[in-house]
Amino acid sequence: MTDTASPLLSSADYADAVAAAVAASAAYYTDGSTPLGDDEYDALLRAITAYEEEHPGEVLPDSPTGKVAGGAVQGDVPHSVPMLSLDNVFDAQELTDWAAGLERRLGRPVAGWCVEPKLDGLAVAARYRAGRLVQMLTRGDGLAGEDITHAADAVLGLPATLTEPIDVELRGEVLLTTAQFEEANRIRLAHEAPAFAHPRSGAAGTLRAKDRPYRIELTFFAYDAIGLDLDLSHSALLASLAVLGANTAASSAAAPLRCESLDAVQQRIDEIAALRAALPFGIDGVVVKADTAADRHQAGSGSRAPRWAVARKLAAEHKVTRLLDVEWNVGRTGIIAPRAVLEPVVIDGVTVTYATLHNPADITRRDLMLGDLCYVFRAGDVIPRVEAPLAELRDGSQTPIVFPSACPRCGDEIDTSEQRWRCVRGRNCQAVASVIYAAGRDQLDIEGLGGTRAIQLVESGLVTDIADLFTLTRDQLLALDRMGETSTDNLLAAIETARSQPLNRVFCALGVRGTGRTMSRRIAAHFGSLAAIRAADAEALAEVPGIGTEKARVVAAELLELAPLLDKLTEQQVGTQVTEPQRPGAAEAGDGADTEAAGEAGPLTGEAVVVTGSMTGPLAALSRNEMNELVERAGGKASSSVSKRTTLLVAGEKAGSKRTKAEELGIRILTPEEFAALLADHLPQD
Ligand SMILES: NC(=O)c1ccc[n+]([C@@H]2O[C@H](COP(=O)([O-])OP(=O)(O)OC[C@H]3O[C@@H](n4cnc5c(N)ncnc54)[C@H](O)[C@@H]3O)[C@@H](O)[C@H]2O)c1
Ligand SMILES: [Zn+2]
Repeated sequence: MTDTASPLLSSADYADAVAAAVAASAAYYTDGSTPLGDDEYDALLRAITAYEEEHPGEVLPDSPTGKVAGGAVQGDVPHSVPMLSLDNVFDAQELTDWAAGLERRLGRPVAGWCVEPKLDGLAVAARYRAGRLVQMLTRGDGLAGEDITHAADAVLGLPATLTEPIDVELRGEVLLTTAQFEEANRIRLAHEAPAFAHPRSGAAGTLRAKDRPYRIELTFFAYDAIGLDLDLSHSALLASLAVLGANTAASSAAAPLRCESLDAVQQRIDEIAALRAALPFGIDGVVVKADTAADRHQAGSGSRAPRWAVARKLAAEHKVTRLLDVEWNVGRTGIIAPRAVLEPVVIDGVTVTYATLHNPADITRRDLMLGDLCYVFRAGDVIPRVEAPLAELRDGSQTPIVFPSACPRCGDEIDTSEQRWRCVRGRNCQAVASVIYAAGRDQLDIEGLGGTRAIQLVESGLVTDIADLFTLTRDQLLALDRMGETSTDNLLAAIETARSQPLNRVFCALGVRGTGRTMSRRIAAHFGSLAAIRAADAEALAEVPGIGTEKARVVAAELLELAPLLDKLTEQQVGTQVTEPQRPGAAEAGDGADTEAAGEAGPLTGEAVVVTGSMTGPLAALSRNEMNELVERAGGKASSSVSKRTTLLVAGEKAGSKRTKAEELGIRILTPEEFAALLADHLPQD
């Protein structure tokens, strides 16, 4: 989904666009279930307007242009004075042009402006008789609204009684502040009602709802009145609304401000935009109004909007996108946190691909499913978060989010007693997992340091990271359960051998994301020592052949965190040996990612091969890395995950989901024996 709708080229495209806009508006103003973000809706409307300007004879009667609420909603209580919308401008130049147009119409400069936040809620009219609130209405189609008086007592800032016993109609915006939105969703979920996907749709639904078994509070901000002195400037009117007891935006940091010049207006817009992320309520723009009564009266209003005011829109903070996947990451303290993988969406100029999901209970309560369209919120520098799904828009392709049954990092149990799930190993989770990885055959190759022993070493407190392995003493090891003299001596000898493993293996043992064996070898060859690697920044790393700037940045960030460990390893004289030469035909593998190196010519030329399950027959002794090397030697490309690009799956015993997926995709599947026969000439000779 983009912010710029492409131009409409035919009357059929135009009719489709009108239908889409009307449907979106109807959804937007009733329950908020529109599939379009505001930017997308605005872009669609701009395309419709442009088409209508080019083809004035073709304008459809139900076109949303020129109508309040796009003509999508009605009401049955007539308004005293029409409740209009606002025209929009999207940048400083458009604002300047708009102001110039207004001054041309007036035939004189505007005598001062009032600049105030554009509150992202719903317009209401609140009628008072002798100072008492008697009726509340929605904007409807601008000429008549719906009676929503039943909702008035839950609206903070909208007094039941004014400070003066006058007849007046207050107009303003009703919204859910950020705190009210969170509280509302807490209450909704406790009542097993679906969470609100967006504060505005939550406010719209709440204003309309009757007979709910719970109460959700909203907030009113007054910005207009019918029945007060007609000669008041707008800024003076706002002040008298506050005196009457109504809440106004003057109560916030983005308080309305009178500005004498358009430069001052632009400056205030920038200030309010900068305050936006910190405001306790959502705004979708800044409203600029001619301040004096004389200017406003003379400018007058069109059928949809006044001519004396304009909304300078700000980029939407909420966007609709699709939830593609949920990743489970284990933090330093063992907290297992879900992270949403999204169809990339641009929010306020930043492409968002990931968003936080809090915890599993929250996912369940929000009833999120993979494939759902959902609102994603990003404001300022905060981490984007997924709000509730647009469950009305499900098409049957959605699937449940599967929660992990074991710690995704160390494989041990998960403590699910708290809202935030945690690996039972807590802080030790990371240590255990990294020691097991480092001791692996392709890294430091420390025989006798498998799962149980790694756990024992970490839990005894002797080892907190891999450098600690090199300071273990015989006495320390002998004091551990089930550690006899022989196994102690063997382990110490294996560790001693590991100390002189070449630099590339030591680097690989660090488990830096995105650096498997090949990349570790390249990094080691490029820098030559652990100290040089430690000193490398993203720029220096980017010079490593084939790394790319993005990976260089990620590696640099992780190395910064690992600096103390690198120092400890250097102190222990680990990794001082030169890099081992690349084995002939060996290619990068074991990163869990597609391999980079292109294969050589052979029986697998052009094949993208995935190996799964346990190997049998002539391949029984090969590790997964050796299998991958074999694939590359035979000219193929080895990969760890089945995708549409996969052409061949080698499925050994206990092949699970990869086999199912390959079958679904119609990919050729061979047994290890069949595969071995195909590659007879390339099998390792020993
Ligand atoms: N996503 C969708 O499918 C969809 C559909 C329809 C409309 N929309 C969004 O709604 C917008 C149009 O809606 P609209 O007609 O309500 O216009 P609007 O929200 O752009 O502007 C008019 C409204 O601004 C509000 N407002 C807030 N603060 C104000 C202030 N200080 N002074 C005066 N008014 C203030 C009032 O409610 C007023 O009616 C579009 O720009 C679009 O972004 C989205
Ligand atoms: Zn764990």
